[in-house]
Amino acid sequence: MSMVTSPLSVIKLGGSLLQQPTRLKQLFNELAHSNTAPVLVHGGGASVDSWLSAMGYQVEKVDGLRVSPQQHMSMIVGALAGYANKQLMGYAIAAGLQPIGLSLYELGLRYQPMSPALGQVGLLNPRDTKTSELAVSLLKQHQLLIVSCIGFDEQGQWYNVNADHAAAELARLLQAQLTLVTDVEAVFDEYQQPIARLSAARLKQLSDSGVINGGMKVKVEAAFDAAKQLRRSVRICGCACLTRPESGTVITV
Ligand SMILES: Nc1ncnc2c1ncn2[C@@H]1O[C@H](COP(=O)(O)OP(=O)(O)O)[C@@H](O)[C@H]1O
Ligand SMILES: CC(=O)N[C@@H](CCC(=O)OP(=O)(O)O)C(=O)O
Repeated sequence: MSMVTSPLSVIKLGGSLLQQPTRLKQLFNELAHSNTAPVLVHGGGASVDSWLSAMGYQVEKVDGLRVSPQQHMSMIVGALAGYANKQLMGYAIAAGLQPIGLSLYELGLRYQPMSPALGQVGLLNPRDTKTSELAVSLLKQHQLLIVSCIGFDEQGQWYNVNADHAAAELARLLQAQLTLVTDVEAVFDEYQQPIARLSAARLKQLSDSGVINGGMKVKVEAAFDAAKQLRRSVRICGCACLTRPESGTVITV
């Protein structure tokens, strides 16, 4: 089945959603009936945690980013590009869709090490300014792309890319609308109340005081960068925002 999308949209699915079969079924059923073909970029951090722990490896994060030594990469790649990607394809197929499962490489993105201390964590190559012809052609055909956050460089080295960074970078290259779907309904303030609209000044205040932390800090910063570069708002929300587009937190610059 092919679908029509307008305007182009990148939706990032957080790893916690992968452990919620009912929500995933609902999400792909809605997609199948919606005549839209967003690019889905997914994480899978929770699966990586459990795979690494099962192998007896220590899970270590710095500012929300996983320290990814080469000896952990088989687990990381297996959990993200294998298990999580194929699990999502399964839900899409069951909903009557014909997804194409990809890594960031096929879309034309190239990565380099972010810092020696983080091992194989990937940073987008700054010279990377356009998507591949394959991506353009698949998007023109309105194919449903399900993209894991594993990237490569031109030497064939693999990288663990934070999925919020990957989605933001892809949205920027495609000039697409960006939605970051996660396991909370919105970004919360110091009173645990959802924030409808988040400014850069308020983000700094809430980050400095630790109210926004860990994975959410990475997400909000990626959303701000994307909003700045795309000159359009970015939404952080729970699953509900796929049917209630006004829910969640809007990031504008
Ligand atoms: N201010 C905040 N508002 C909402 N969630 C927050 C906040 N600060 C930290 N978090 C945490 O961030 C988590 C979402 O980030 P993360 O686990 O990385 O999500 P994902 O897997 O969707 O990328 C929430 O489940 C919550 O525990
Ligand atoms: C470098 C880095 O931190 N990579 C992430 C990639 C997966 C991810 O981002 O998953 P979520 O969307 O579920 O958080 C990780 O290994 O957890």
